[in-house]
Amino acid sequence: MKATEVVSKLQHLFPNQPEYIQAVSQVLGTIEEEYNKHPEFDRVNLIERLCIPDRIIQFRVNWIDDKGNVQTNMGYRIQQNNSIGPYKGGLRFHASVNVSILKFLAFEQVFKNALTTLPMGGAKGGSDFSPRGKSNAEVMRFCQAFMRELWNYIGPDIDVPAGDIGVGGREVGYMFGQYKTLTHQFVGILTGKGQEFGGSLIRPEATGYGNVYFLENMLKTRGISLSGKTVLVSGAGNVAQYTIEKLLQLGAKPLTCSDSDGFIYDPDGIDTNKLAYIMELKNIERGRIKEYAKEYPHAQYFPGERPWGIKADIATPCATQNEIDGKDAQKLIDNGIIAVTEGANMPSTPEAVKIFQDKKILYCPGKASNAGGVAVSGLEMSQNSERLKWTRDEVDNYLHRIMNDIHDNCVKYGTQTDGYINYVKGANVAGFLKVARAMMAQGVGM
Ligand SMILES: NC(=O)C1=CN([C@@H]2O[C@H](COP(=O)(O)OP(=O)(O)OC[C@H]3O[C@@H](n4cnc5c(N)ncnc54)[C@H](O)[C@@H]3O)[C@@H](O)[C@H]2O)C=CC1
Ligand SMILES: O=C(O)CCC(=O)C(=O)O
Repeated sequence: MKATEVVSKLQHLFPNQPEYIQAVSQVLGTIEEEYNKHPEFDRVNLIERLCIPDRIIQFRVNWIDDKGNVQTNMGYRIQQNNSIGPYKGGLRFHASVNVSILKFLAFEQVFKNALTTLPMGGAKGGSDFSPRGKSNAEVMRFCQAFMRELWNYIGPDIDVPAGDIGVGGREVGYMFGQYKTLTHQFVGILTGKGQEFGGSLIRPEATGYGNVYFLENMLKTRGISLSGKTVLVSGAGNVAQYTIEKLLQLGAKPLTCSDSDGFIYDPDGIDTNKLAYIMELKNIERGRIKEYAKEYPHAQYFPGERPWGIKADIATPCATQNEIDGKDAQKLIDNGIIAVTEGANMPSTPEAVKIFQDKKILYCPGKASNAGGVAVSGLEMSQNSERLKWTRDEVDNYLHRIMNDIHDNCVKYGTQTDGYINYVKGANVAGFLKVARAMMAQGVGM
């Protein structure tokens, strides 16, 4: 297999899908050497079967707004690969959603889910509907309309969606209710459900907590403690909030967070009370992060900017894809950053990744460091299957163990001869080998 040839074929087949091509290029570039040690893979064209989704389900979603107008949005589910378990991955509701973005996310999800050690295949879905600025009733009607189209393609042993940007507990609840109405079945069809109806403890916290557990492991490889370290966080949603919470529990000092309008910098640090304010602002009032600077006048608000120019020890992007470009990466390096761990999916551009790796800082891609969310989704599926609910400590300990195992796997497959741990290579090769072996064992579908 020649990675560049496969990528140019995919580019030709799927023009105008830059995020998908970006994700595929990064993975193929790092697994090429390992892949070519196994001629049996090429004999069954494993690489194209891995890169091209099993299927893409695309549908129109009509819903009625508060004024009685019929609105139209697009809905999608990309079922990428189910070699190691039922399709699994989040739903994103955001105006920017398109096939390219969902294909990159579904592709990444396959490797991430393999890394968790749990039996989950990879998928992603969503809509160009954005809950921002919509009433609760509009969000409910949209979620119901979305599920009316999707229900036939999912099932607890087929495909189990969850949240992502714009899809939290509220949206999952409305979709779950609609699935139940349509099918008369109470089954674990979604994860991230409410605690009262089959949700797992720690699922809301899992991506953020896992991100910080992974960071701790990376720092340990250089004998560095997280305590007292200053941290740049972007985003102010689910992943950012629980990343900040765990950073605080472990003695670090988060300085920033952001939304798509700008970022706040609090030189005194975002403490527990300030985090409670952000959670109320974002999860209940659904307000903008600029309000933080009015509430805490020591903090500064930077409209239209990202936090990467602020001096700190560590950065953790937790908002969206390609939010750290080459210039941002250079600013972080110039300011002496020691580690970057990704809470978001593919937040660093290829130029940024190269800069981090050339400077040999600790850098980990999202498919490893943010895998805690889907890992606890997997644990939610287990609890639903056995109709039991585990304690907070049980789930958190399991999550911690999974993040440690992912770190160990990255070290195993990513350590270079000079001792530098290439976490990108480590995560991609470890995830790939598991999926490839399962695909080989199951033969070629005819
Ligand atoms: N929720 C989960 O369990 C997981 C989420 N992720 C990834 O983490 C990232 C954040 O997801 P969540 O926190 O769940 O979503 P969320 O909807 O709770 O929060 C997203 C945050 O990012 C900000 N944001 C969105 N688009 C932006 C843009 N273009 N520029 C700047 N800021 C923007 C939003 O304002 C918001 O603060 C995404 O990349 C998602 O794919 C990854 C693994 C699991
Ligand atoms: O919990 C899940 O199933 C998916 C979480 C997710 O969307 C992700 O890992 O990017």
